[in-house]
Amino acid sequence: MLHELPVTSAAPTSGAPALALPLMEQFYTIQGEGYNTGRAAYFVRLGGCDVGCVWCDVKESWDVDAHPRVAVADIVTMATAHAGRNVVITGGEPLMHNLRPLTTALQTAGCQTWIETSGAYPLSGQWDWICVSPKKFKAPLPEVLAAAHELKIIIFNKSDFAWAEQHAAQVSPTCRLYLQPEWSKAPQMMPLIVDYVKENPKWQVSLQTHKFLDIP
Ligand SMILES: C[S@@+](CC[C@H](N)C(=O)[O-])C[C@H]1O[C@@H](n2cnc3c(N)ncnc32)[C@H](O)[C@@H]1O
Ligand SMILES: Nc1nc2[nH]cc(C(=O)O)c2c(=O)[nH]1
Ligand code: SF4
Ligand SMILES: [Mg+2]
Repeated sequence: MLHELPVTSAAPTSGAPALALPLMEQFYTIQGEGYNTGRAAYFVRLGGCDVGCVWCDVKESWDVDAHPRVAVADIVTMATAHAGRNVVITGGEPLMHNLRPLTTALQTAGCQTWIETSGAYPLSGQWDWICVSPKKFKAPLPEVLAAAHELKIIIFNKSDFAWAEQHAAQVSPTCRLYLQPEWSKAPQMMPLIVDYVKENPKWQVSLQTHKFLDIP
């Protein structure tokens, strides 16, 4: 779903502000998950992830070298070519890249910047909404958990409820709390999630609604 874009060979130095980013795909759709579910949003999916979730639904994103580096200016041009002004930066693990230039340019262009992150890498960039979905495979950084507007825990088995509570204790008091079934385990886990949220109403259910709608 990568549109025709100029590709640049400028590789960012690790940790330095990235003026070109490995872009797997970008698409205008409806945010399917969490607090902003149902809102139009332009998704920018960056390549590169070493977290290694066994159930990751976008493993094609992991190899950073498999995706062309695209200039920030070109990403912003594509992102602003639609009626909506919400832009989700996801991946892969987007915080493996320094996202300050991208988020500054998006906000200057009038966009809201939203991120989907595991929290495993330091926060870079300026964000209007931060969704942290921590993973057992690579622990989230405390400072990213503290900055989260939304904590989204994937429920793969029963032990994940206790693990969810451990992370809820590390976010701010205003952070929204979501339990989302791992897609392949949803039939088994959904009844447990429903019971858990009824007993622990600080949590809400999040579903991957785009998969039911069959949209990107
Ligand atoms: C593909 S990840 C990319 C962003 C970042 N690496 C992360 O994990 O938050 C986007 C979202 O999809 C969730 N996700 C990935 N695979 C999933 C699955 N099989 N079932 C449910 N949620 C999944 C992640 O937990 C995350 O909230
Ligand atoms: N519609 C839609 N909503 C999403 N919310 C988070 C997603 C992601 O992969 O980061 C995602 C996605 O891939 N599609
Ligand atoms: S951190 Fe995100 S992109 Fe990376 S493997 Fe896990 S779910 Fe997939
Ligand atoms: Mg997805």
